[in-house]
Amino acid sequence: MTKIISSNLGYPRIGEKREWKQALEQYWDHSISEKELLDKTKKLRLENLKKQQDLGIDLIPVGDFSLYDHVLDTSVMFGVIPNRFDYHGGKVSLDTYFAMARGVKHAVASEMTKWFNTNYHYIVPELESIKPTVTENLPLTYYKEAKQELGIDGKPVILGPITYLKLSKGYEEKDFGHLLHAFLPLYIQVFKELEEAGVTWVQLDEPIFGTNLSEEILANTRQAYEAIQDEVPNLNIIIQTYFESVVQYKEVVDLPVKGIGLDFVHGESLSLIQEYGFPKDKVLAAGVINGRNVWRADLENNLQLLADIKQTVESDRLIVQPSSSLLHVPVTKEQEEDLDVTIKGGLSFADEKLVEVVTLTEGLKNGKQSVNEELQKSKQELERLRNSTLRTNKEVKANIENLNEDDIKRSVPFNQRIKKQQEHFHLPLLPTTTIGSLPQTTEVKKTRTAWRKKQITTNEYEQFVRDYIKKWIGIQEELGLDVLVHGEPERADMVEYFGEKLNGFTVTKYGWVQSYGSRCVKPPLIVGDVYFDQPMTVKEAVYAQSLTDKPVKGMLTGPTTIYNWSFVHNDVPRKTVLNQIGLALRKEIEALEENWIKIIQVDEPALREGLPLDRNKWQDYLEDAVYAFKLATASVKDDTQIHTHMCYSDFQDIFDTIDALDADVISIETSRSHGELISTFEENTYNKEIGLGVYDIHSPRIPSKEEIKQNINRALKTISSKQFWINPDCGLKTRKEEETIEALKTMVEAAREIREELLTYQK
Ligand SMILES: CN1c2c(nc(N)[nH]c2=O)NC[C@@H]1CNc1ccc(C(=O)N[C@@H](CCC(=O)N[C@@H](CCC(=O)N[C@@H](CCC(=O)O)C(=O)O)C(=O)O)C(=O)O)cc1
Ligand SMILES: N[C@@H](CCS)C(=O)O
Ligand SMILES: [Zn+2]
Repeated sequence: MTKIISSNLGYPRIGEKREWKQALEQYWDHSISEKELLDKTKKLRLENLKKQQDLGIDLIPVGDFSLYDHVLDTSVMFGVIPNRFDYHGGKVSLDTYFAMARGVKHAVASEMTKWFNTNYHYIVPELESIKPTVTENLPLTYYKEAKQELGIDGKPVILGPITYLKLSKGYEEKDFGHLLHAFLPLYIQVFKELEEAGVTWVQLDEPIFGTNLSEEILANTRQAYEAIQDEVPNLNIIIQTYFESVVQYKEVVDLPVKGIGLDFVHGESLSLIQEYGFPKDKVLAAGVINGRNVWRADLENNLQLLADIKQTVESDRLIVQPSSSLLHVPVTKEQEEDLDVTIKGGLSFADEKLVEVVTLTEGLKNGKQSVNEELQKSKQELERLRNSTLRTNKEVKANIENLNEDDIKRSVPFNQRIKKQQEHFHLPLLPTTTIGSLPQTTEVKKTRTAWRKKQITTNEYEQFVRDYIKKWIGIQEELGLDVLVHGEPERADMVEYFGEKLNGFTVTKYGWVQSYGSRCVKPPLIVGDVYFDQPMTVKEAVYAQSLTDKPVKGMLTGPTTIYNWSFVHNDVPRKTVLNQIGLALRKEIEALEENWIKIIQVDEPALREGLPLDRNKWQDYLEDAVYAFKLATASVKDDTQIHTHMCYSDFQDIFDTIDALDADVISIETSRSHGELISTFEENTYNKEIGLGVYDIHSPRIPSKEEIKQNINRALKTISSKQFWINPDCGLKTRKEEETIEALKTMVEAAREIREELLTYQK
């Protein structure tokens, strides 16, 4: 018998039925007290721990739980609380915690951005004028709770100092070393207390090591980890990386810690250990089960992978685990009663993945024969899925092979077609619009749920959708917006909806994954070749257009976003699937155009978010994304206006890609980054039209007119008013009706005033 152990890196917080989300939203609505919220979430946390214990996981993570976001938890643990939240020391209250995440009347929320290349968003720490201090040793609290309540000797999970600081804002690169120096004693204090409490293993998450770090940061990293080792020499710290292999492998595996966790699913970790070896004094935590996808593992292949790893690392120094936290996959497939059996057979959500981890650990300990039955089962299920008729469509394959350069070119360049568009639309200076979705009220969600449960008929549901559209076209006209939207009431989600409509996709009933705060998404599954079946958005857009003389924007989700926010099978190359989606959307766009929808927005919010961690892989990714977008959009007439939208502000790096999409108008989120994006336009020339979000839609806070005008004026210092559109940062589906109307009213008034000022000035 060897000492191989099984481990997990993080478990979904939300609960099988999104109990976590419900509790949080009830607290925010004041329908439950703080105590009730804490009781409900504790119950869920303990159930999750118990489940992992029952499944046979040896090293169970604690402290991976959060009431909103684990990066925010780290900020709160270290007293990194911006001055505007009026924090004066001591334990941070729950209300301050949520204020940082969601904003309050007197203070805007902290910025939120994507967590590496996932659809999870974290709250960006603001390091300006803070004095870091340990306000509460959160991992210790969670460790003690697991021990007392369940007798679990958990593995505290902590966000590592290099990743934490690199994800923060409010300092200059040259000050990284000083900052690290300021945070080190805090980390050491947390570690010492954990050691005193009897903690055996600590998981120190450093996914930043999958990105390209400078020599200076690596040198700082080395010093920091040496200091940690000096102070807590007996604590078994595992530096945990994921989502990519480690870019500066030799430097990272050489850091003075007990173990290194590597992702053997994404990137090239196996080649790296084979080429450069792995230190003899360290434990290798091998992430072999995909923590980012929902497909069953081929356990025989995985055992072979572990056997290959064993050529370099002895069994008694191996930990078997998922490639990343299971935060990014749904809880369990057990509840999916309506799924096709072949598809269900091929699935593995968080709980099933933990069973796979345990099986592999058994197989590695006791030999392949000991788990033969499970190995055969996984092979059969995957083969059944691969051979199923759902998988392949020969016509789609041929269409993709016959693509040529003309398919991705608009007939004339932007400067010619924009004139035709202006003649067609006659829009005012600084046109106002929204990003697409309007409030998804409880009534909307309940009605859709009732329709799905067959409690109301399709006719009744469609009438409800039409009533919603009619009401909101009226509101938008009254508000004086220039380009209207139908509001997307028929869509629970901008990706899932297309998954419901396109061939090659299927959707789940309970496959929820956290996206930000209490907001969850249900990514659709791409099970086979993707193709257009029937118009997906035409009915609603045409109805909306029939109600107004103002232009109504058709609203689609782009290929890269659909791809990145779905669970995709790996049998077909990424590029091929992107182009399949691109071709399907092209048909939809042609159908919209035939029905006189002349402005069509193709959202690509996930394009920037999905960038590979390793910069060396960016170019291929971006080229494929641009190709598929153009495939979807290039066939339209010159006077049809293509819009795109992206909700992020980190734009500098991919400026050329944005330009290459050749969209006539782009809208981008700006307000949470407080105008940083605008500086990008000082350094680059962008001649197409652009709308920089003028207020934050993630917060219930209603912006003032002055604030919006300030945002617009700041942008107009750099971008010509002739190119500029006025819109919120992103869709409004998460906002309440009154908030939305009030905020849009303010936005339109702000736009009008600035328009008048500009026109007066020009006279
Ligand atoms: C724009 N963003 C998106 C991202 N990813 C996506 N896939 N989609 C996006 O729009 N990533 C980046 C950004 C920010 N992310 C999000 C993510 C999620 C939301 C959001 O609002 N999610 C909703 C879930 C919406 C949904 O699918 N609802 C269903 C289910 C309705 C339901 O819960 N019914 C209840 C009864 C009704 C009730 O009482 O409320 C029931 O069944 O019990 C639907 O509408 O049909 C969320 O609430 O989390 C926004 C931005
Ligand atoms: N049209 C979508 C884009 C979100 S990124 C919406 O408005 O919700
Ligand atoms: Zn958006």
